[in-house]
Amino acid sequence: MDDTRLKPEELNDALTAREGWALAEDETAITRDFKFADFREAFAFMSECALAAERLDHHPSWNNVYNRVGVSLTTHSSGGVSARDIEMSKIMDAAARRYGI
Ligand SMILES: C[C@H](O)[C@H](O)[C@H]1CNC2=NC(N)=NC(=O)C2=N1
Repeated sequence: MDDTRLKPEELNDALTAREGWALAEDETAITRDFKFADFREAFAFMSECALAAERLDHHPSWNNVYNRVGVSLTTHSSGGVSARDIEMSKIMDAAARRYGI
């Protein structure tokens, strides 16, 4: 997986039609807020994503308050967003879909 920072046009293409995902104000990360039915589902989602993050060696910066999980993905070595962040965001979307999101 390529850790190179995506060019602005590549990033825009990658984010097009990715519902819920946005570029952080400083353009070094992509973010999404997930809202689940309750804490149990939010934490199950986080557990699933944590295992996927280990497999990919790419870990979200995230926070959880009850049924909400806020996620930020960036690639430290590149100082911005790489294909690895896009890959991780797709894995997180697929996990969320299993909870009807
Ligand atoms: C050494 C290890 O591969 C790196 O520190 C990995 C770990 N997980 C990571 N996760 C994320 N989101 N970005 C990184 O740049 C990153 N780097």
